[in-house]
Amino acid sequence: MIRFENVGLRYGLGPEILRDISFHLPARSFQFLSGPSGAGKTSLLRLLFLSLRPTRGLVNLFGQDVSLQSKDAIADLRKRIGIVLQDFRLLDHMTTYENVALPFRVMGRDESTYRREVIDLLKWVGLGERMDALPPVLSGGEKQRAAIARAVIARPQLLLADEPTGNVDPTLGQRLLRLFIELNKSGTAVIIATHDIALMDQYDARRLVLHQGRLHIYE
Ligand SMILES: Nc1ncnc2c1ncn2[C@@H]1O[C@H](COP(=O)(O)OP(=O)(O)OP(=O)(O)O)[C@@H](O)[C@H]1O
Repeated sequence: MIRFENVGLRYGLGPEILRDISFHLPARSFQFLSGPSGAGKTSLLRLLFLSLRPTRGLVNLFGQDVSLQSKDAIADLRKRIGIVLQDFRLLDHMTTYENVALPFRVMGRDESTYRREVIDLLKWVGLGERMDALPPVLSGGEKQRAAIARAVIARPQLLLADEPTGNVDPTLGQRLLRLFIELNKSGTAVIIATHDIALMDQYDARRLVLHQGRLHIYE
């Protein structure tokens, strides 16, 4: 489902921050991505989300060589990916409910077919009382949960999450991990970038570790 071959990445004329990255991840797999601050976790997620192109090497996603795809084809591939970024990217003029329901709206679905599902998920992530609030009045942890709910609501084929428990307490962190595990069991491949060793210790999963530009995989 995801194949990298000898991928290298540098920003501008800077040093190569990812070097000779080669790996293969199957559909429906679950993995943590870790490594010291600045090791390139966010950059690797951006390569996977196709918002960044590698400087060299091959990125193959859903069986497609990404370098050969048109802009429209890239946009279609991205629709199959849910992503939670560290800055959340919520739309400030829409309520929490509307933000989370956005993937369904983009698909052109009628609200009556998803309203219950969105409300149930908002309750599950502890935002049942905040559904009508606009993002600017949410706390950091509430924004993070809204971003997670939006990323998972339409059950994408691939979920990418950058420090998804960075702003919540350990109990809520466990609850969010359960959400990712359930999503994975229903067929989504999951990659969670995190520094949180306690979180990784809660679930026996493959670990991808970035160190000095290289990726080490521990099954
Ligand atoms: N847009 C950019 N332009 C130039 N350099 C960048 C850019 N984005 C990231 N970098 C550099 O690339 C390296 C990897 O950054 P990245 O954010 O991918 O690491 P990270 O492992 O996610 O870090 P953290 O755990 O602190 O979030 C860092 O040295 C960073 O300064």
